[in-house]
Amino acid sequence: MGSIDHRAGGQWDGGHRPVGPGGPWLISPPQDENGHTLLDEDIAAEAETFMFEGGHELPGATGQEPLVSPHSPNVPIGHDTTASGLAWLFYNLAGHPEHQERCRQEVQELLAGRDTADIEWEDLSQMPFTTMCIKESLRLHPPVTAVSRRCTEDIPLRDGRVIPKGVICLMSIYGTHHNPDLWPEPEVFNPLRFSPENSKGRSPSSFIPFSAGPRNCIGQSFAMAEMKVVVALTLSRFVLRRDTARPPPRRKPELILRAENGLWLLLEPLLGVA
Ligand code: HEM
Repeated sequence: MGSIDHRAGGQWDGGHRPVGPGGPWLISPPQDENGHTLLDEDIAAEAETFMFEGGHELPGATGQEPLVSPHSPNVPIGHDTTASGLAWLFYNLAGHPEHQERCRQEVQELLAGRDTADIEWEDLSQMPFTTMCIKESLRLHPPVTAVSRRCTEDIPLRDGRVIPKGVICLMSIYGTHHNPDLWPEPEVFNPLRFSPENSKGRSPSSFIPFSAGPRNCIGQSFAMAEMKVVVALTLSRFVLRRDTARPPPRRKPELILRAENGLWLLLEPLLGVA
């Protein structure tokens, strides 16, 4: 990355030349290893992708990027994905009170004896069962159901067939996560699939909620941290229950996995918690 010396009060002109009163400016724009810099519009597009909407056609500098952004148009990838992940996680925990209670106990033990209920950064690695529940929920209800790639060269498969250059391939994350050869009884919510013993020998490609390879999700650590904090603080204050008066939700796989009429849950305040 380049550096910006703000003492000089300089700015970019949207390209490569630092401009402003009294130049030349003590600015070197960020560069990659080939000396390519980001234009202001590139930076603005990245910020927009995070905050507002995805779906921009990517520049294709190396030819290996997805043909389109992995998230659909009008999907705020920084939060819609995490919102979907959290909603389905709450739904799954509401349907499995025993797992919900084990997560709650984990959090309560973590927070016991503290003055505040804040979750600290170090706490995030001390929630193994909650993490297993989050992963199992991302398996069962992956927020992003598929990703696409355009082949930039012929891709030979093991069985001798070839995917020709130029073909766009759609990889189903949902299908992978529900493949009974990889996940026995795939429709069952079982966080213990992700225990260290049960994870041994499993191909990393069988669990790909954040995709894989060079263009996988750059926000995945942040998303996992965010989900752990939200679930920990919610379970330490509320009991989650499914609303049996409503029909079970029907999955609505747009590019983000939603539920047809929303996911309705009942929240009961935990006794003795302010
Ligand atoms: C549970 C939450 C999330 C899930 C399931 C998720 C999933 C994904 C998936 C499947 C991809 C596609 C990668 C590919 O095509 O191989 C992706 C890309 C991306 N994600 Fe996420 N994501 C989540 C949260 C976030 C957050 C919180 C951010 C930002 C703060 C973020 C930023 C991005 C960006 C910028 C890309 C494009 C990366 C690239 O094309 O190089 N994501 N995400």
